[in-house]
Amino acid sequence: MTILDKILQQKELEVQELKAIYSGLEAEPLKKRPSLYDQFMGSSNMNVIAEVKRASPSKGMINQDVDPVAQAKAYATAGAGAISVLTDRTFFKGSMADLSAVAQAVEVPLLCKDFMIDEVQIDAAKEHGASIILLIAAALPEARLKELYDYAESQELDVLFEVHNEEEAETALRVGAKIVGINNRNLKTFEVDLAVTERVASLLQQTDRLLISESGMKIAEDVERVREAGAKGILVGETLMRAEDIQQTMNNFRIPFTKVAK
Ligand SMILES: O=P(O)(O)OC[C@@H](O)[C@@H](O)c1c[nH]c2ccccc12
Repeated sequence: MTILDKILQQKELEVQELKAIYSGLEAEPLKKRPSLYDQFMGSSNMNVIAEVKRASPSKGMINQDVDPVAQAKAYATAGAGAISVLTDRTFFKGSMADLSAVAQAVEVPLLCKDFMIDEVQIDAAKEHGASIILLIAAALPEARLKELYDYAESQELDVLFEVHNEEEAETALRVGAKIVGINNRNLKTFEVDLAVTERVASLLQQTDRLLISESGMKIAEDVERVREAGAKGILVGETLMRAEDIQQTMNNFRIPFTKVAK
């Protein structure tokens, strides 16, 4: 059984618990946030989705005792275009409480980073202040992905649709995803390779699609590589969680799209 299978099995249990709490409840967004899509498409520098990530199955503990609010505020001050909060408890040591706390502290678009398999998780994400949810192509059959995508849109949430290979990119196209995240990390083997963005992005080039390159970004050269492949944004967790100087790291990543005249 792959780690993704294990995570999805755990999610089935969580969904049962959530259903007991949320069924029939109309979620109200805590506050209106700017559109990730509009903001990233209109920007002249690389956009960063900065992630609050305490731990991961591939890296173990990253920064377990982080104060998510202080971390998120530091991200926002440093110029993050959006913030991602990992809410999975079992494998990433996050929580919905982390998400709510961050939601109250920052105004930028906010991603609930979790493994969505049911509408009730989308309700819970909205209830805790998220403006964006993640859908992982590898996690569900296409018909179910489409249902959850449409449900999120009906709730006025943005969707980051995550793909890892050409086949999943085709799924993203058929689902009609406007914001596509290309994950450089294989969720089954944990292998990270920026060439994934280069390969998969070539299938998704279309002027109105927003491409985000996810995972494994460490230095400015990494960001240059995915920029050349067409990414308008990057999703960064570990490097920012371990950064001694968040502002400095952010500045290194926020490279311009247009060449500066000499
Ligand atoms: O810590 P990194 O290598 O910068 O990666 C961040 C982010 O891309 C990663 O956390 C991630 C991408 N897709 C996911 C799906 C579920 C959980 C986590 C993820």
